[in-house]
Amino acid sequence: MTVASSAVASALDAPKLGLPVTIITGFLGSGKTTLLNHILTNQQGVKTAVLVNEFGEIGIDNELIVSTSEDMVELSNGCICCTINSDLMDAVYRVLERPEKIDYLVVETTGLADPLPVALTFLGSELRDLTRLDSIVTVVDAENYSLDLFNSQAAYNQLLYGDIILLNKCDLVSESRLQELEAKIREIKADARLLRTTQAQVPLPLILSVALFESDRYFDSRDHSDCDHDHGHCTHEAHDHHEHNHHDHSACDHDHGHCEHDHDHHHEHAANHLEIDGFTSLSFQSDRPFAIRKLQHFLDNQLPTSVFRAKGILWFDESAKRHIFHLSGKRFSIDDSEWTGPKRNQLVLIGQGLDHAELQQQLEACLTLPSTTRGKGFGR
Ligand SMILES: Nc1nc2c(ncn2[C@@H]2O[C@H](COP(=O)(O)OP(=O)(O)OP(=O)(O)O)[C@@H](O)[C@H]2O)c(=O)[nH]1
Repeated sequence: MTVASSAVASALDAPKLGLPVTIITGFLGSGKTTLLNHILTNQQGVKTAVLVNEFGEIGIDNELIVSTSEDMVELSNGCICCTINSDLMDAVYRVLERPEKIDYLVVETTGLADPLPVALTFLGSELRDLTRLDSIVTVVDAENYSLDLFNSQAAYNQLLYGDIILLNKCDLVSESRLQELEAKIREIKADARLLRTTQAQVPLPLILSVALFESDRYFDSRDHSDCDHDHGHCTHEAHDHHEHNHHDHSACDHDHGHCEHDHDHHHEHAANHLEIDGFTSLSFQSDRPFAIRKLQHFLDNQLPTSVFRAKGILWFDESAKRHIFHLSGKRFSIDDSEWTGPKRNQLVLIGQGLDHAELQQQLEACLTLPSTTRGKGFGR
């Protein structure tokens, strides 16, 4: 049996205990969307719905995810772990209420989300009877992994709560580095299923319909008969085991018990959470093209190292192609594709302590007026 068909079989054979849900988490740029595309491309025969949450005002991921069609719902701007109770729940209900039967749900969080509140949204509401949290899959960037660098509670929790941890981008690092990382990851999460991947290529039966999430480890479901989104009872066993909470993440500390669709609270909460980790995102859009040389100069000489992640759909005056831009850590790539809609630039920069006004100005200075005479294209 092929990998894809055995995944189909296991999904179809699974006991009917509600819609199976896999949460994909992992730090900025680690390969979550790459994994999602791998799943969507190979899980033939299983009707998979996808919820994607992005940090940044413009959603670039909906442009980057394969065959999204009507099965993808993009959750609005913000951090999923903060806005979750209403937005995520509503999105899941919309999936459940669809006339055609959905077999599987995959939720991709932002690189800055703490996965536990996301998981608890499935367990701590009426969704617990309608869905079955199968596992939390955490994607780790083997080249950029460094908890010190990230200084981020979310990054730590992504490992702590990962049932399956994919050590991705193995092509970019040495065997000794991989062994060192595996040892570090094991210190945080000894019992996770730890798999090495390149381009997030993993046999799907190893990550889907695996029933690895142990809800009673984090959450006492017995007390919840009358609780409306009250996550205040979660046991936090894992937190107790690891005294790593050096940041005061208490604002986000999974006590969503008082949210009750209180939007003011959500905003306060989101601001707190993101301030703690110090990350902000800058969204840049323009109906004018970039001049290649100017953008190259910006990337080589002006882009601060505090910009940890960037992604965008780029329009260069010199090229008729649509260019997909990714930056994670120090590495960037620009790939060609074809325009299907109107040409424009869309770019999101994410980092810690960014000077938004300066970056905005620098990017604007890279723009040019569209010329009618085109060159031969980018990189040629
Ligand atoms: N060399 C290499 N590049 C990879 C690998 N996996 C993903 N990438 C690249 O890394 C970049 C980021 O990948 P994404 O899948 O967009 O990462 P992400 O986790 O979804 O990013 P955010 O949603 O922004 O946090 C892209 O340019 C990918 O092509 C890998 O195994 N090796």
